[in-house]
Amino acid sequence: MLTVDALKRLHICVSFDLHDGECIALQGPSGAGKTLLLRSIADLDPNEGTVKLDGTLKEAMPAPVWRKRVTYLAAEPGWWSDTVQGHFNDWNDALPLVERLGLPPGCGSWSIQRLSTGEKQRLALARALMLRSRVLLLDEPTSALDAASTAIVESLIAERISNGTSVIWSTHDNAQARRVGSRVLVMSAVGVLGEDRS
Ligand SMILES: Nc1ncnc2c1ncn2[C@@H]1O[C@H](COP(=O)(O)OP(=O)(O)OP(=O)(O)O)[C@@H](O)[C@H]1O
Repeated sequence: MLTVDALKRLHICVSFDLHDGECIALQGPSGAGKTLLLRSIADLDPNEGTVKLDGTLKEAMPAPVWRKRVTYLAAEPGWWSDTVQGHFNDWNDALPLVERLGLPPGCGSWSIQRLSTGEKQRLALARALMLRSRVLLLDEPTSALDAASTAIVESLIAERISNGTSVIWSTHDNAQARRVGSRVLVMSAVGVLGEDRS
């Protein structure tokens, strides 16, 4: 279980638990602080308060180890190698996932520069999923995708959730929040979380 207790970062101040195999849909107006929250949980930004995974404080682990267990997928992911396959430890291992996400097997040699926004989004998701993290923090992971690709991503994540992965899924799409989330938490403009039970 992921426990977030009195996490403070800039204007946000939140507490909640995320159980194993649970998906929280995170909503709220643009600028409310959803990205700030996800980045703080992933130990990418400093914060006050505590975040624990199965009772172990985030500070008790080296940041790279924590981030492999509690993995943040940015809305605009970063790239550090020239080619697609340069971003994967074992490209052959990743291929079934990449193909399921609708990309051709030959895309490993593609340059990052040629990728469309949606291709980047799907490849970054494949990269994150290859880590087999305990917790996935997904920041608008389908914002650039068509309906068919969105459905594939939702079913892939649902499989991970049924295998015990915990997910926080930030989305502006109300229908998606209700499809994917077992709970919907809404961040207000002042950085406080409330549950939407509608
Ligand atoms: N390092 C920073 N220093 C100061 N303010 C920041 C910093 N990072 C983000 N902010 C501000 O904090 C607010 C929340 O940003 P955040 O990116 O978390 O919003 P969001 O809810 O994810 O919005 P969106 O739905 O548009 O992605 C914004 O007003 C942003 O400008």
